[in-house]
Amino acid sequence: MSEALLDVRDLVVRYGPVTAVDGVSFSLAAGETLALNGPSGCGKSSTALAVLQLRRPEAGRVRFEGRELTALPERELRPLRPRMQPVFQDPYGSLSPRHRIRDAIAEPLKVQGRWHPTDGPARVAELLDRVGLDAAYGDRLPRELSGGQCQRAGIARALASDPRLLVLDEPVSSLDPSVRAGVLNLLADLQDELGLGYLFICHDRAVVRHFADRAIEMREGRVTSG
Ligand SMILES: Nc1ncnc2c1ncn2[C@@H]1O[C@H](COP(=O)(O)OP(=O)(O)OP(=O)(O)O)[C@@H](O)[C@H]1O
Repeated sequence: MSEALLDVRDLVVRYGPVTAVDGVSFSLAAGETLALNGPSGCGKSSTALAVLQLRRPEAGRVRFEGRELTALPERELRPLRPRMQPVFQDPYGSLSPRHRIRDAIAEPLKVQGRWHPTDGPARVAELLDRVGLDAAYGDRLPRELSGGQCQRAGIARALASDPRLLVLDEPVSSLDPSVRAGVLNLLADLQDELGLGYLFICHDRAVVRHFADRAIEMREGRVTSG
């Protein structure tokens, strides 16, 4: 069997006296969607932050593409970070309000030293097209986009890093029900095209059933089923 894209073992996240994640384990293959389901406060977002190493867990292992992330100092983690990208619930919150959409998408390319003035703008246009946004949206500021368009722009920015894993934390929960399906279909198409793994955090069981290959249920920091 080929190695999992992501393997999480016995993860523990504490905030002072509060144990938010209490020994969570799961694994995820490339091209697979694993949902983390459960009530508010059960530790889904804390698990996501620890997977992304945006918060270092108190205990446990996070193995990604064969590397043990929890053992790595920040300096060695930095080149791996682009390969695991978050998409958060609030589409406006993940884009700077003062930067035009094309600059927000170009930024990771520039930061990672992959920006070339000759083909960089075409790469941004291609990413906009890939998420179903007309190139003209590149000139706009986030507030000039609808919630669904803004979430698409956030996904384009995440894709600019050529990730293998997207950590989707309630990516459609703040969107109008009429645009949710469009964003979920886009994510499904991107997964088919690019073979991305999705850790999909969602409290809505109907959405989980429709969208995820597998689901695990959390309660009070622990996995209760799945
Ligand atoms: N920065 C923090 N400081 C202190 N406690 C926190 C912090 N973040 C989360 N918690 C606590 O950790 C527990 C798990 O929270 P977490 O946000 O991971 O759950 P969740 O399942 O994602 O909830 P929601 O669906 O409401 O986002 C909760 O008791 C929460 O109050």
